[in-house]
Amino acid sequence: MMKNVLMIGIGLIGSSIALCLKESNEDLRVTGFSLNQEELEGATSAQIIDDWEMDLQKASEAADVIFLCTPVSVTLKIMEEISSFNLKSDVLITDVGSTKKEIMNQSTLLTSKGYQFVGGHPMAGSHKSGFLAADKNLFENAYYILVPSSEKNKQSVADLHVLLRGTKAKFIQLTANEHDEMTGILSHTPHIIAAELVHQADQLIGDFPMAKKLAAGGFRDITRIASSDAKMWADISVSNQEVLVGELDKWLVSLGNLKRTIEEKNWQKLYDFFDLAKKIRDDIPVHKEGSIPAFHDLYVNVPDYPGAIAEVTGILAKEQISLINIKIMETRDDIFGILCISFKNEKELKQAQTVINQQTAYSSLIN
Ligand SMILES: NC(=O)C1=CN([C@@H]2O[C@H](COP(=O)(O)OP(=O)(O)OC[C@H]3O[C@@H](n4cnc5c(N)ncnc54)[C@H](O)[C@@H]3O)[C@@H](O)[C@H]2O)C=CC1
Ligand SMILES: O=C(O)C(=O)Cc1ccc(O)cc1
Repeated sequence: MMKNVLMIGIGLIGSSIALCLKESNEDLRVTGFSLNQEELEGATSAQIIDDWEMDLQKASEAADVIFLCTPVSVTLKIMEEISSFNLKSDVLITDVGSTKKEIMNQSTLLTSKGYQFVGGHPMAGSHKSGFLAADKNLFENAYYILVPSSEKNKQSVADLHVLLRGTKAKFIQLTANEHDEMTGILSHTPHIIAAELVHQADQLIGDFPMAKKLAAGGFRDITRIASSDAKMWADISVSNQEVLVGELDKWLVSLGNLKRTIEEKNWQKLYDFFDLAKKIRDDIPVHKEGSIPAFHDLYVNVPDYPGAIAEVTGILAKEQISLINIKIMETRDDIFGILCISFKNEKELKQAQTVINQQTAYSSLIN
């Protein structure tokens, strides 16, 4: 029987989930809802959604499954709004928000009316937003956290696993508290630090305009996520306030200690600090399958960019290895350069390195 899925918010995550749903479920119709008609029309032409609706009540009451894929503060408001509608009695409602405590508290508005709610958070994404960045492979091998609202909604959790199997994600269950504590430290704090680092660099660029050119690979790596959507991150910071305030307090203390160690020029202590960080980091599987969103990057040394890009992409296309991104690492002007090519999994990364080794004279490195 045809299932009506309502996708509230059709940005990066809503659109990517819509593509995954359509990939693995027949007899499913995805309707998009947002406040932006141009976006809804665009996503329909791109065949991400089947149709769209700007009347939230009408769309919600026709839905068998509702995905809330808006910024967290909007999701909280919409949960309240739809709780007053006459939804189908067996409707399953879920969300994708990056925080879970506030969302699960709000979900009592829905569960008290007898509706099923399961909190969700696909732990993959990017600094991009909007349906143009939609990618049906976005969640492959990533963890997809589900937070049941009660013991009673085991069946809904099982239904979501089936519905979302096209994501190829790994489903795990956590409580809202566990979720917010862990993502606060591993995802939210890094975004705050990245943004702060960019602010500090901006002051430096004011004093030394040359600094922009000198921003090296390390700066670029650690600040990529500072290009993320500001509304989304302001919402997350407010929503996970308690954990983040505690985390920033710890930072203030540890940065104070670090500052003193540098003031003292305590080489050994600094060595131990960097050495321990390296050991811990090398042991975290951020580049291995099943980690927090990983980009599988191959660095190819090339003598000139334009020719090499065409040659490398030509070889990969011929071998049917799909790349998800290619970027030029700025090194010394036109003398010698590095292409950073990203693949969606380790297998394709290794295949790519093998064919590039066999069919070109370029050396490459997996990092
Ligand atoms: N971007 C990422 O990497 C990840 C994001 N998330 C979570 O997913 C949710 C969505 O994020 P993205 O897809 O990245 O955002 P996005 O900015 O790409 O899309 C947001 C969508 O919500 C719609 N929207 C905004 N305000 C609205 C309103 N008042 N009423 C109706 N629709 C409204 C927009 O039109 C757009 O369709 C957020 O809660 C975020 O925390 C979760 C995992 C990863
Ligand atoms: O771009 C990145 O590396 C991210 O950190 C993506 C991301 C953003 C928000 C989430 O809740 C989960 C993943």
